[in-house]
Amino acid sequence: MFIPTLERQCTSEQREKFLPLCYDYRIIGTYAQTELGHGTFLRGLETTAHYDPNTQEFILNSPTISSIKWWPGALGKTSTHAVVLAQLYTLGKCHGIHPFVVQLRSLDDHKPLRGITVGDIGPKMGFGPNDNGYLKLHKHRIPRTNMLMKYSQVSPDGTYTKPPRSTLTYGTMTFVRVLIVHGSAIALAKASTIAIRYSAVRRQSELRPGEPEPQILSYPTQQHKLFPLLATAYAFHFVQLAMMKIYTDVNDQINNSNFSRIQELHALSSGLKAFTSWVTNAGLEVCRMSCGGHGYSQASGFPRLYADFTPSCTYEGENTVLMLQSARYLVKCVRDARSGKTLPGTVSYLSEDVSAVHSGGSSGRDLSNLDFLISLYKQRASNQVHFASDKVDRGISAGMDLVGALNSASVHLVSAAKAHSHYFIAKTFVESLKLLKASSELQNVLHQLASVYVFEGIAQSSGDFIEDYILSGSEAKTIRQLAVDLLPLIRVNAVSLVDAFSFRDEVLQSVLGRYDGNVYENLFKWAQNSPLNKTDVHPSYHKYLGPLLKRNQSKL
Ligand SMILES: CC/C=C\C/C=C\C/C=C\C/C=C\CC/C=C/C(=O)SCCNC(=O)CCNC(=O)[C@H](O)C(C)(C)COP(=O)(O)OP(=O)(O)OC[C@H]1O[C@@H](n2cnc3c(N)ncnc32)[C@H](O)[C@@H]1OP(=O)(O)O
Ligand SMILES: Cc1cc2nc3c(=O)[nH]c(=O)nc-3n(C[C@H](O)[C@H](O)[C@H](O)COP(=O)(O)OP(=O)(O)OC[C@H]3O[C@@H](n4cnc5c(N)ncnc54)[C@H](O)[C@@H]3O)c2cc1C
Repeated sequence: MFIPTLERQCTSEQREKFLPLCYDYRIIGTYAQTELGHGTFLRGLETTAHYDPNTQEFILNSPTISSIKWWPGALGKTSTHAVVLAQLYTLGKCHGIHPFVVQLRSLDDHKPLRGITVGDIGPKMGFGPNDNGYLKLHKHRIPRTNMLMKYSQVSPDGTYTKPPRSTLTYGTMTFVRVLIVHGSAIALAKASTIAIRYSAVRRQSELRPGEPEPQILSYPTQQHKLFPLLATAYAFHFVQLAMMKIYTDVNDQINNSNFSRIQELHALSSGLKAFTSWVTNAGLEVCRMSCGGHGYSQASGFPRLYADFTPSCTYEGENTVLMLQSARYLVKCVRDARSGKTLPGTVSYLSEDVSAVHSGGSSGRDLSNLDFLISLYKQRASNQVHFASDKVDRGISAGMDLVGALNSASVHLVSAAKAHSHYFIAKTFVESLKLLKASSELQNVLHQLASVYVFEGIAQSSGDFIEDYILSGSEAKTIRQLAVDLLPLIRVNAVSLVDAFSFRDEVLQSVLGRYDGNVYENLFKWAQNSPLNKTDVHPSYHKYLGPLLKRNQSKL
């Protein structure tokens, strides 16, 4: 995050000064924004940067205990520098959060500089090797030219020039949220690979006396756990490609001072980061539990995969907060549509009248047709967004201000943002496959995956579709059955579909997910390396167990 921030927020002179140092690993940096007291509410950050025109320096301080920077990755022991987000003060006026490059440690002996107190925040649920750290600043001075001034400037006499958009400072977070969509796709692909390969190796239970124990991948319940998640990993792969394309296009526009799509990008990246990381987070646990006891072993790779992935739901914007950001924009779009404005691509459906198109219950609708089902996802999203938006409007009519009305409707706003994200993902998956140049056999297999993703997505949220009369109860039941009917067909190619992710064993880090399937021998070999097996009789015996047993045996 240090380098992307410099790349996006530096003037050309600052780029020339800082970026070569980063690329050559002459300095190591982190992104120090979050504080003990604030992670979400950026405008509440307390770290200060006061400009001293006499020396043309900024004086950085952590004025309170809650202002201590807390959590930034590699801040504790590794980083020599940080981008520090602080409240800028110049000529007695506060201008809000701005980014500053701060050297933390000497490049000679790596000792913290004067006015800098840094350290590790202590053990965490995962990311053990990462020294997430704290930073306390005390009257620490940096040159004026260390404020990243691409968008806003402080002149030598302290005059402040404001940015074209205050939220341009938030640009790095948007970029990393887009990366996290990719991270979700990768994590779910890894978990699917481990669980499906192991499920093809593991045999368990005697269905009928005398019959061989079947592969657990043959059980419909095991397939129902794993194949929708496999399909989701493929869906997220195509979605992260689409998301990155949109990000790149909008970022190019921003670099040409065209800020027209910055809000749409913020809303989409926020919703997709939250949606994909929540789904992946839950999916990792389903994959682990589908592997029985061995899934709980560190040897499976699941404990580390989960512990390292789960903070994706928190960092880079806590998921609920990001869904609310997405919903806030959707409400704005409903208003714009009602006032006749044209809406941008990813939200243009909100100006369509989708309500009359599909009323639930009409017979003869082709419930296996993906294009038709995507139109139902669209209707569900549109209904939820309009419902939540109407709740906000009713709140305002009842005398609330906008903030109060948004807060009062926030549970429904989150549901609406989820439905919007889900529609975007399902639509992108189906449309991406249409554009894919692939053999008919491969198209058929991928169509099975897209179908089970779309069917299961409706089955798991059938209440949304039934409550709004988008589907009748019997139609929802039919779609649920269509998903189950696909499972044995996907079974045929399931192992090939995870092999296609091409994770090397060294990357997958899983005895259960080994490419050669040689699980039991390697589990036993792995166990030999357990520290507890260094000696046959563990030293603790002589201290605790031995005396206890001997004392009690003497009573017999
Ligand atoms: C190849 C890759 C493969 C695998 C990679 C794997 C993983 C991914 C890679 C990296 C992950 C690893 C490490 C990450 C380490 C973690 C780092 C961090 O966590 S950094 C800190 C992150 N912190 C946050 O995200 C803070 C969240 N809070 C906020 O963003 C703001 O406080 C919030 C938006 C919530 C509120 O903003 P605020 O200004 O207070 O209020 P308001 O809601 O009124 O917004 C005002 C106005 O601004 C608009 N806006 C807000 N944010 C943005 C934005 N980012 N871009 C554009 N616009 C924004 C908002 O919509 C509103 O506009 P309107 O007034 O409505 O028009
Ligand atoms: C592993 C890890 C790595 C990190 N790396 C970095 C880093 O490199 N740099 C950095 O700066 N930070 C980093 N962070 C910090 C991270 O960005 C914050 O933890 C994150 O932004 C969430 O903020 P918070 O912790 O203050 O949670 P809070 O905002 O306090 O969230 C707590 C709860 O309050 C709710 N809540 C908060 N605001 C609202 C609202 N407006 N409406 C409704 N509900 C709300 C949330 O939904 C959540 O349920 C990291 C965190 C972790 C866990």
